[in-house]
Amino acid sequence: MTLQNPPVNSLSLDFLTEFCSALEKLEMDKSCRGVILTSGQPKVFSAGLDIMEMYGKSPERCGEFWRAVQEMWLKLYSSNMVIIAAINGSSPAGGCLMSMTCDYRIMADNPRYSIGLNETQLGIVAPFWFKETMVNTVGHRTTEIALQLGQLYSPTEALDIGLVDKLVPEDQIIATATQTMTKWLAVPDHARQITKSMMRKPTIDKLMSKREPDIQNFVSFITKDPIQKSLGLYLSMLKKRKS
Ligand SMILES: CC/C=C\C/C=C\C/C=C\C/C=C/C(=O)SCCNC(=O)CCNC(=O)[C@H](O)C(C)(C)COP(=O)(O)OP(=O)(O)OC[C@H]1O[C@@H](n2cnc3c(N)ncnc32)[C@H](O)[C@@H]1OP(=O)(O)O
Repeated sequence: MTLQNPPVNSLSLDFLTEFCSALEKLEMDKSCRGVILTSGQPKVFSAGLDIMEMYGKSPERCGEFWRAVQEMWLKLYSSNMVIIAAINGSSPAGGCLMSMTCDYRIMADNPRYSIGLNETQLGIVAPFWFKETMVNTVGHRTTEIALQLGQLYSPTEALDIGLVDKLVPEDQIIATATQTMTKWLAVPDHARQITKSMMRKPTIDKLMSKREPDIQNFVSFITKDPIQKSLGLYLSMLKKRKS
């Protein structure tokens, strides 16, 4: 699957809805056992959640957006398929979350790229299921530091902490992902799928049992004046940096 939402693959409501529907089709296709997730945009895997979906929007619209973010995470994290992230660009916040739901992460070894959950840098807080996905990936202590600082890691740093599994030159990323997929698909599906589910079920069940309160929590947090102000400042910083 190639992410195509120019310019930076930000995760808008429409894009998330289209992504989930495409993933569901593959999940139901018995001939499809694995997916390589990559970006069709230069330099960026995904810029994370579309900030415009959280800025100046009605509570109803924010709720609809958050349900779509939950759906994307649930579909990816609980997929029966082998999902390999070929991270061919920067992958902050929601982009990092998306990468962490995959079974294996291969990143281009370009020092200009970065990956991490940088929410606190925007004045917002990574929700519990973002946090738990990271704990399940790199451990508790590393997550505590990463989340409080809103740390973005270079590919080498990300490899050191286990946030990605392998670095390769960018022009070798799909070939390496394909070789890796062959190895993962050599394991009998049922045994691998049950093992994956055993590892991830507690985190998935936790969000499933708290979906509505999590949406309410998000809407009440994101629509608060000081949070809107922080997002507005971050957006103008992004635009200014460009000029
Ligand atoms: C108690 C807790 C309760 C509840 C929880 C509450 C809240 C938690 C909620 C949500 C969690 C949030 C998760 C997120 O994912 S937030 C998004 C974070 N993303 C970022 O910080 C990335 C920002 N972008 C960048 O750093 C760069 O754009 C990037 C490195 C990705 C690419 O750089 P490049 O130089 O190639 O492009 P730019 O010129 O910067 O960008 C082009 C264009 O795109 C706009 N842009 C960039 N990122 C976003 C985005 N995430 N959303 C919307 N728009 C974005 C950028 O402004 C430029 O626009 P323009 O100037 O108009 O061309």
